[in-house]
Amino acid sequence: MGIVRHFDICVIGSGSGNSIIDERFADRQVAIIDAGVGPDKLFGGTCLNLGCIPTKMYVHPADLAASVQHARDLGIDLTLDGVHWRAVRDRIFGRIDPITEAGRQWRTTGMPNVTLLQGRAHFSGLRRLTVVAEDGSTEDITADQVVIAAGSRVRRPDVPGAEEVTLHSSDTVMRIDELPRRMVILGGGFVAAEFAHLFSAFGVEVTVVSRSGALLRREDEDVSRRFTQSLSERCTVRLKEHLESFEQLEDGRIRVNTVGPSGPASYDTDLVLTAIGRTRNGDTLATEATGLELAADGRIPVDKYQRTPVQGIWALGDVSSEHLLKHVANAEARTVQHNLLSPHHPVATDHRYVPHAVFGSPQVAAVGLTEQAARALGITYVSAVQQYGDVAYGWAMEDTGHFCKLLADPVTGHLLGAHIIGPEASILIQPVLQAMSFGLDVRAMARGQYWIHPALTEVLENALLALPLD
Ligand SMILES: Cc1cc2nc3c(=O)[nH]c(=O)nc-3n(C[C@H](O)[C@H](O)[C@H](O)COP(=O)(O)OP(=O)(O)OC[C@H]3O[C@@H](n4cnc5c(N)ncnc54)[C@H](O)[C@@H]3O)c2cc1C
Ligand SMILES: NC(=O)c1ccc[n+]([C@@H]2O[C@H](COP(=O)([O-])OP(=O)(O)OC[C@H]3O[C@@H](n4cnc5c(N)ncnc54)[C@H](O)[C@@H]3O)[C@@H](O)[C@H]2O)c1
Repeated sequence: MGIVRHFDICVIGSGSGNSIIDERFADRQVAIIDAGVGPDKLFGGTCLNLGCIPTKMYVHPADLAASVQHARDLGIDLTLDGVHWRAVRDRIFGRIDPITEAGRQWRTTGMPNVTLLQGRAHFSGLRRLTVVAEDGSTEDITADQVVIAAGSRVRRPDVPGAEEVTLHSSDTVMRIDELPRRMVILGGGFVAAEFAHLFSAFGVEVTVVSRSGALLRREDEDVSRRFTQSLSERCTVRLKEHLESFEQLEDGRIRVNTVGPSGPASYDTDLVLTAIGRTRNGDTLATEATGLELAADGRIPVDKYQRTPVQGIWALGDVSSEHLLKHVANAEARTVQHNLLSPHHPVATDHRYVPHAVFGSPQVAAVGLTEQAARALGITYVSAVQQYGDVAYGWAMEDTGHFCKLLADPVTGHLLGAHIIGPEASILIQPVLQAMSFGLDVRAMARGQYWIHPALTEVLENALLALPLD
């Protein structure tokens, strides 16, 4: 066995974990271990390379392409003369790939106290890790503090034929060379919603196959219903269908076999995109070797300070969080950073009001309780729904069917939840976050400030005013 190097801190993962180590750690010896993400084992984690950033860089041109129909409704004739997929793709990765490489270079040579170990780590003892490099060589290291920021991975369908056909996921589909004519998207969550928007906007005939009865089914029931209806106007949407198998056809296409409410169905398609969720990577780390047991749902258990039950081991992001969201992983990374630097004055992560946005068409954004959850929990609430189409900017947009729904506590006047479906939902939700985070009363929020007229934020203003509070 070779020499076992010892470090003060070891971070597993170069996504959100990578942001922890800055010049304030100059007096510590730090190892960053990274296996890389996607087929090219890219440095820098999911959000930068395979997740938030490239998807939203696709969504913006998709929004432009999809605006043709809406423009026509307003008396403007636009035509979509072509989608230059490779140009769109190369613009996106032409920006991202150099950032990825610069990040890797910085970690390789940028700080003398930081050692980048490229390989896959697993625990082989108490705060001891074995790193297996691509070429199969191994190195063991130990560390006083270990930060697990190992993220999550795409879940693969486990049905007959899955190994015999090429299945795309969010890891691969953004780098394809040509747009397919037809595409089947399996799943009805965030990834399915966003890719259904962008590929259908680019002219692909998209069929979304979901096993649940509505898309985005964890959203407020009114939002989920509206979103399902909207996407059904642009794509073929098949609900309550269970995946049975895949078959490779002789002409190169793939047959997707399902069983739905009206019996078996099959779809012959050029490309299959699986979007059936993600699995946390804790199960790949042999955590039992360091005395750390995974929670029943596969999460690495952490307390509010991001500490695992094993002293000196921390975890953050997808691997340990309830939320698979970058802004949550970032907040948790800041907590770990602070607590490593100031162990005697630890801070906790604030998970009270975690928002999310789905960048589909229409956009969806939400925070707090859904109406069905409030009902199930027996929480007393009042609610209000404000249509975009009933405020001035909604008239300008000739909007139909998009809305903001608020739930509030009738006693305290505090917001319990907000659910927005429509243009710029991801931006419109932000004042709600501010109000909830700082305990602002709905009435004070509605009337204690100016609301710019006739901006789209009047949707939120009017929803606040419509809440039946004394
Ligand atoms: C298509 C898509 C779109 C998304 N869009 C959004 C969005 O718009 N907004 C949002 O908030 N969130 C979005 N997300 C979620 C977001 O990307 C993740 O929540 C976030 O990237 C998680 O960060 P992380 O640091 O926990 O994990 P990652 O960024 O995945 O980092 C984990 C790191 O650990 C490394 N690793 C794993 N196992 C090992 C090992 N054994 N040894 C060494 N290294 C290892 C990996 O190589 C990787 O670098 C999206 C996700 C996807 C897939
Ligand atoms: N805008 C964003 O913030 C954003 C965008 C994309 C992804 N993400 C994050 O990434 C995570 C993963 O996204 P996702 O869409 O893959 O997962 P998801 O959990 O949002 O949706 C998974 C979907 O797959 C279905 N499904 C699960 N198992 C299945 C099976 N065996 N057969 C058929 N269908 C099955 C589920 O019913 C659900 O509709 C999300 O939880 C989200 O937190 C965030």
